[in-house]
Amino acid sequence: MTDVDLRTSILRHLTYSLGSDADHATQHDWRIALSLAVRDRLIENWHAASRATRAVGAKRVYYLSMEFLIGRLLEDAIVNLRLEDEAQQALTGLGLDPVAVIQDEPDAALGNGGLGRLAACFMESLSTLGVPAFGYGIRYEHGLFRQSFEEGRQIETAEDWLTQYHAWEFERRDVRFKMCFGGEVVEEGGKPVWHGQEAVMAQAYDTPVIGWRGRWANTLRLWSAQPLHGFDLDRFNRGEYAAAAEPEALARTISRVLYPDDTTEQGKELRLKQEYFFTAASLRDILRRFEAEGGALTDLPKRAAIQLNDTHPAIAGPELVRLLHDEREMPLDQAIATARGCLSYTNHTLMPEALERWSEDLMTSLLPRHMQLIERIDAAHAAEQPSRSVSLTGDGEVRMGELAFVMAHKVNGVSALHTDLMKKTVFAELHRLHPDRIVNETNGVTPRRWLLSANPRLSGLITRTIGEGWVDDLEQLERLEPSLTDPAFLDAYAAAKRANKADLADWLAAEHGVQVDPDAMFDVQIKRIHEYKRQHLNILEAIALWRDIKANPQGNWVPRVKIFAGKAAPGYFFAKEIIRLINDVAAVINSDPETNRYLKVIFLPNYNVSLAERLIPASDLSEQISTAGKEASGTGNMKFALNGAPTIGTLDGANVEIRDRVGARNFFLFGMTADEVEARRAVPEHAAQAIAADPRLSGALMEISRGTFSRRDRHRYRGVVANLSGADYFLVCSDFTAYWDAQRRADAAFADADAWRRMAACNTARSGWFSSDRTIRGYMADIWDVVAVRSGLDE
Ligand SMILES: CCc1ccc([C@H](C)CC(=O)N[C@@H]2O[C@H](CO)[C@@H](O)[C@H](O)[C@H]2O)cc1
Repeated sequence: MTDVDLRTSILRHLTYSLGSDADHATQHDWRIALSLAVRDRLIENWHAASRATRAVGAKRVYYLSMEFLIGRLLEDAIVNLRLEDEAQQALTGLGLDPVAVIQDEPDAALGNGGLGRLAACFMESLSTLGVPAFGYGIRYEHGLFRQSFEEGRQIETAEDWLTQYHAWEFERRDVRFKMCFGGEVVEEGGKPVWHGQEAVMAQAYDTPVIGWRGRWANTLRLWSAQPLHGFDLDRFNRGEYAAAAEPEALARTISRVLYPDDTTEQGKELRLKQEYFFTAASLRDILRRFEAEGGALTDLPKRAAIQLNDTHPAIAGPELVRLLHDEREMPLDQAIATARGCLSYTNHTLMPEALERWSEDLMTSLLPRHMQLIERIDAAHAAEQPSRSVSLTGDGEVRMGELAFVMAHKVNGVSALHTDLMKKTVFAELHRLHPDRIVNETNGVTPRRWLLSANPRLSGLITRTIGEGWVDDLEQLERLEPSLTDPAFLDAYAAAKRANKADLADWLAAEHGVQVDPDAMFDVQIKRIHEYKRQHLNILEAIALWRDIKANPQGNWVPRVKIFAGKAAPGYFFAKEIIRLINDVAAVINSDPETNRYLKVIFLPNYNVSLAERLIPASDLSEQISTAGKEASGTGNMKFALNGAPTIGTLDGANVEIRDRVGARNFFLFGMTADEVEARRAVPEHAAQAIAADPRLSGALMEISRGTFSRRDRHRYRGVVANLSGADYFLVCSDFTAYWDAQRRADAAFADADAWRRMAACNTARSGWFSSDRTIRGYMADIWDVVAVRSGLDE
């Protein structure tokens, strides 16, 4: 550890690292100086961790993911290094506003949603548990687009986090690999040899991932695409300025931007190039490290557990076989077995349109040797399974889910229901052939970021009540159980929530000019916009509630603020219509003097990790209302429960396990189960039937149709209304009445402050199992067969 106090360290970096002086320093300068000062305090443990790993020859986890939705890093490091008080004093002592300094940092938005954020939570838990691990991904120049609204419509603009100095990464000039694409495979000396036609350099950038108490730190290694050859001076001198810069521009395209789709694969060549680029560079790096540390190649599975975060890195199967068989002469069947011994695959969605299928033509033109190896792997699998009816290819496509499954020794789902559905649907045949391969690892979230850091008021109360052990042993929260009948504790619990809500109300007024009553129920739905997540069911209920309040303004209505946030994939037209509808409804309802003291609707722009950290601690009701069978797990649902926001939700994904643990009385359940959904979908006119049976639903739809929210433009939402009253694939109408009734139950519960605070506190006390530490311990035991290592610096 450095020997000077944080204040001195900050001033030193301001002067000597930034060349700035205290009198003229900008907030940005101070934030960077603080970041460097904090960074100094984790480097040694970072190095000690990799030294300790090498010393004991420990098996490492390699987490391959196209996305890491990290958010901000400075506050996470300060909290994990327990420097909050020292940082607070240093900054206030220097006349700075600590909150403003922290918020100066842009989010690292290198992900779309659940999958990317899970990867970030997992990396933090791996470090907290002291498990040697590398995260591998892409250093996108532009993360997930910035969202703004124009007349209620989503507008996307490029995100540019790297236009400013990034204090948390180190360029590793010595870690670069040449990656090839295209070309052909020729027989040389009786062996197939791939000659790539196009090549780029993969350059590594390392970010330390610190764990709780700073005892251990792992590495997130992100690859940046760079040209093989630098600037073309000859061309420049010939005045061909653009052409001179072209090779660089072309190479950098591969790591230029994150694809903003989170459920529909676009089949774009550049996307496959991105997937191969980072996967192949990561496998080269893994083999380089293994061979540097020595050992027989067939022992690689004893030293490397390679996790594929969905099918996006599934090309790892054929690529590892190529590296072992083509480049290291391992017999093909042995290479396949050795690769399978290392690889395991997590499935995060059952949505057919999200399951990647690359055209064989594209695969053959971009990765000709891999297409050959995929056929060899398919043939080898066929040989093992005479009765099989599964093929890795078909209709001219390569099925990446099947490829990942066949090349993995373990495959997991992300909630009990999802894993069960995987066995019954998308992987039914493969499950029959390999009955022990699928396991469940229900998702989790890191309590450091999502409770300790995001909700200091509640964390302080918990620590004062049961001590601090909960931070890295979250199931200790159940020790709060006795306090659930202690009025003093419940008062303090409710006071913490009320203060968080007051802060949010102030921020909403200051940043968005919206006035809300902090005593109203804050009813929050924040996640990507998608039909299966049913944000349109939520806004339909809001319209019906508004109509009821207008019909009976003297009724004893429970004041409610409905808060929405979330991005739609730019090409997802229907999702964008939902966003526009919610904004249009908000405009009318919020300016309605008869009702706006009882109901407000707010759609906050540019949802990201930092906004989630601001909203979740100030939420009362957690909206988890997806069509049952569609949400693989959800992780926001866990964050809300931990922060004392009971769930209104369906029996979908991890909602099922949340309800089991917090108790049915502390969960507002509604709607069809996954089986009932299948049955209902088969009923002709199921939507029309539901509409006819519920006047509130038909009334709400009629309100939209007659243009109430679109300045009398009756056509604006004709598509939305037609879909809902027609196909309604996600059964919004059929679940509406049950949803309405559940919302009224929530109103009744919220009106009874004592009952509500006990329900909220129950959710916190009984959600400890949803820590990503518990999830990682599951992967360690069921899939990776790895153990934690002590760095010796952590005593
Ligand atoms: C090819 C385009 C694409 C990109 C991302 C994805 C992800 C798998 C979508 C995703 O984020 N899935 C979410 O993963 C979370 C973590 O396991 C789950 O909690 C969510 O239920 C699931 O929707 C699918 C398709």
